[in-house]
Amino acid sequence: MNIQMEYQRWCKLANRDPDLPPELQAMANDEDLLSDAFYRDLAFGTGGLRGEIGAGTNRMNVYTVAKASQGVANYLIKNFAPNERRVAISRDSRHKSDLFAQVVAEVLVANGIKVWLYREIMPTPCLSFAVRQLHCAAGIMITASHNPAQYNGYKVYGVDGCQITTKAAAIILKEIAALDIFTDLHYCDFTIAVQAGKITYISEQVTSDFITAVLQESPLAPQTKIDRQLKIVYSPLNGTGLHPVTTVLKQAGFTNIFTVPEQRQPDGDFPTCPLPNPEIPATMALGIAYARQEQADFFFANDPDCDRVGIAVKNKQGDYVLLSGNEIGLLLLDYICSQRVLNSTMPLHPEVVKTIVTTDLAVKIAKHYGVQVVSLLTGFKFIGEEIGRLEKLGRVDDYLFGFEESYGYLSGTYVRDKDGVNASFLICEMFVYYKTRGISLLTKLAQLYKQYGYCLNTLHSFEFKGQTGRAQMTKIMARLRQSVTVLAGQPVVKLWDYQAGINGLPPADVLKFQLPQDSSVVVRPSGTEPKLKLYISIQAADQAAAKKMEEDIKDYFTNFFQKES
Ligand SMILES: O=P(O)(O)OC[C@H]1O[C@H](O)[C@H](O)[C@@H](O)[C@@H]1O
Repeated sequence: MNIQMEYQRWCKLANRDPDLPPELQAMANDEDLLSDAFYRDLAFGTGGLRGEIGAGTNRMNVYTVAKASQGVANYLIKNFAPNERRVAISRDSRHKSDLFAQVVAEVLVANGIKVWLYREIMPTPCLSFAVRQLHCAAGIMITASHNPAQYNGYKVYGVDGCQITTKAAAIILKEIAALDIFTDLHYCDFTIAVQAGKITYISEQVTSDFITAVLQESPLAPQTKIDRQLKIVYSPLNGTGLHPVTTVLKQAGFTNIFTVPEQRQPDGDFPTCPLPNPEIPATMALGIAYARQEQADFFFANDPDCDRVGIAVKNKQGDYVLLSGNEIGLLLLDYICSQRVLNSTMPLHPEVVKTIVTTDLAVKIAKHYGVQVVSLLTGFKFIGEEIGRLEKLGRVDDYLFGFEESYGYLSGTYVRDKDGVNASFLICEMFVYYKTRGISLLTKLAQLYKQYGYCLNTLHSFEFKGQTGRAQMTKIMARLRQSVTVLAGQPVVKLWDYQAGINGLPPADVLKFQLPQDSSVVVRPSGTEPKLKLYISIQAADQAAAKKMEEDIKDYFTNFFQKES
């Protein structure tokens, strides 16, 4: 693409959003900015399209959103009969989410596609639910999930309510790539389309059916004694979680939920935290301060589109400890399995699904309960796809639980993506279940480590922004493939290169360095952010030994990345 020519075309034609012309003007004398905004089209990554909001082909704006929607429309026209062409749309609280959702609807309707739109902002899992409930051919969610405030994104769901996976994404991407962003897109008038019944608002009934489905996920026997009056502090981090999460908890009988006031209402600036990601300690700080003030032992938060959950638990010294996504997943896995065994509700051939970068300690816990573990590539869409596979085999009830280290969990099959509402409910229930028995979640975790062996799992991210950053990441991955045989004094027992397609998985740019004693290191470029991700998993005699080895390995890679970039 000729960057200057494309830029000039945008200056002449991009006027559908009044914010665009001044943004284009501002980059006229900034070569780096201009090149980054125009050097490529936004790519479909782990979570669909994701990018900074702004003018340009490599940004999220009304044109890139409309172009993606025209591509989706063309795909639907080729693959579905006219009466099957229905699409559900939702969005989170981010800047321009409302506008982008409207543009998606305008383009789809102009292509003869019926649109179901949530009237209010709604979590990603609710979109997955609506696709299934309303028998749609696809779903579109406007969100950049947990990314910083300047980002937005576009997730595409298939007829099964699962995010489209590699094959469908490639077909849709081809449709999108074939389009000219100004001349090939069709639009209609939003208000007229609503009046004509071509855009219909999704009814309250769909949301209440979702709530009912979530509530059915409790693995507890009805007579189990638990104290639902225990105080819990909650934050939707200025996103979509408030209504569904508090409604579920209220209907489940929880009476003492305190919501962080500053983070209650939707706000695309996410003004109280650096970025709205419950993985980040600074993001959890305000909620923890309220937990301390309110004398609550437990705090949890969702990300803006409410598909993730992070938690903090008070320890014996009165400090609040943040648990990792792996730790929360292990606790939930053990909780669900133990309750299912206790209540004789364990399916005949139970299956747990995780990703290859999620802790292998799950395998040991699952084995204890006779549960099979399936490990897939990063992205909850692959877990959703696995549920679909089980469904086709008539085994959908064998799906017990799916989780990722990146704070995503799902215990049911009523949606096909990670569900922060479902996870919030189960985590709160698990917290009060143990607390009622005098056990804190930290004690429970320590018990699991004692029983199955200690395992330290950490994740480190290294930012590589823009065009240069992408090239640096490619170079680093190539160098890693060639040169690493010893890691911080540890011999690499085996190098798994997922680019070759291991264990029947689709090829992926992922390297796993197998170290002695079941320890391992995985390196991969993120599919959602301009980052290289380093996952370290150390099984050692004790915490101190694991920590030391983890630090050495982290230092090794930090130096390697610096040297090679
Ligand atoms: O590591 P990344 O490619 O950035 O993906 C990190 C996470 O991003 C999103 O939240 C996806 O829904 C997850 O399934 C994925 O694990």
